[in-house]
Amino acid sequence: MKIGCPTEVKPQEFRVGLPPAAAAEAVGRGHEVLVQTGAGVGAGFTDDDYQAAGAKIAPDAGSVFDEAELIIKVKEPQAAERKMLRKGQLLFTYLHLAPDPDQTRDLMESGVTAIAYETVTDARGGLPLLAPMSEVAGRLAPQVGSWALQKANGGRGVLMGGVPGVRPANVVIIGGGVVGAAAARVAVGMGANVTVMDRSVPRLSYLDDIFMGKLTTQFASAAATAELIQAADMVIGAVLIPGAAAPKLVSRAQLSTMPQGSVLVDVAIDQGGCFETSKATTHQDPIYEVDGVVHYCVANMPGAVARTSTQALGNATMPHLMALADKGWRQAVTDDPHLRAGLSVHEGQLTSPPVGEALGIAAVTPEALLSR
Ligand SMILES: NC(=O)C1=CN([C@@H]2O[C@H](COP(=O)(O)OP(=O)(O)OC[C@H]3O[C@@H](n4cnc5c(N)ncnc54)[C@H](O)[C@@H]3O)[C@@H](O)[C@H]2O)C=CC1
Ligand SMILES: CC(=O)C(=O)O
Ligand SMILES: [Mg+2]
Repeated sequence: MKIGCPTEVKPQEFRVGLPPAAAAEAVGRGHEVLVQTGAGVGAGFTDDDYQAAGAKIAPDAGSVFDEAELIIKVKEPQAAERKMLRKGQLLFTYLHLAPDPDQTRDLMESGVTAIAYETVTDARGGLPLLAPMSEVAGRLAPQVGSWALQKANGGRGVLMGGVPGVRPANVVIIGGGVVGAAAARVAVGMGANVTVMDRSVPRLSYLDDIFMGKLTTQFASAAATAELIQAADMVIGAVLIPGAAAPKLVSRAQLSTMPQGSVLVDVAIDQGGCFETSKATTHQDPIYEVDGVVHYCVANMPGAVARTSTQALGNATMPHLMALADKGWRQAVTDDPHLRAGLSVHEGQLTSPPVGEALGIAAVTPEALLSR
């Protein structure tokens, strides 16, 4: 199969969908790999690295989209990229369709078959193609939040770990999954006073075990959230209902109950955000303020550490990419129910019921599509 990897075009997105190691693996299995010139530069990979892996270099995105049967990317296709997709082509990337009606409509109209990384599952109930980037974003969240807490950035001027005689920052993490646990690990390491909230008691129990008293766990009722944010210096939003729009857990009215200069880091922004006042920002202009509360809502946080993230994402996507390229999408998703869970759009048909529900568009399950 002809696999194409274009340069990412989302602002300040330096990752690349296909690291040279994965390109070499695909070439070794008899596939043709076409990489846009410079696609890997932001992650520290040169055209020569790709050529050494057996890939061909394409002069521009147009030639990659024209020639490739399978497009591998990182971020959801931007408007200009969506115009280059076509019927019969396979797109394998993050999509985050639930909060994005324009992208959903364009993908359906293009006729492309699209598989979303973020809803591919594994046998242990995890999301293996989201997890590596959640690890990265979770570790970054206290780091960027502590930067936002500094006075010059609009924050209340609180140091995460405090100093002897002065209390540390109160950090509340809503959602104790992969992002939440990674954020907790770094926030605890920075010396903050950390509380993790979740609606899953087994998950809270797991976190309680592994952190051995270094943080507090709290069931995420609305009442507990309302109470804890009043004393929080930083709240990290890390909830997920797979495929669906994020639930809104802090309202605009509640901001006035929070300390002036406190910080909200909404990692769940790629699914629409879990704070009412969240709107997506970019690495170029990452923060804004509402009612005295600083918001950080970058939807592609891992792009900031593009080399680490590209390698971690490439490790996770590689087996699925090989299955898609070796067998074609239909056989690959027929054989593997976990990859099938990522199938989101096929030739004008939405195949993700949670996205359909979020956007009010009729959807069928991937199983129903395959049985036709
Ligand atoms: N902004 C960015 O750059 C990135 C964003 N993300 C996003 O971060 C979010 C979290 O991802 P993961 O940690 O991998 O998901 P996960 O599935 O590992 O964890 C989500 C947790 O949220 C909990 N939860 C669900 N509803 C809740 C509620 N109402 N209150 C409290 N807890 C609730 C679940 O029980 C689960 O433990 C996702 O939206 C993901 O797409 C991930 C990577 C990068
Ligand atoms: C998961 C995601 O949205 C990202 O890595 O950018
Ligand atoms: Mg994102």
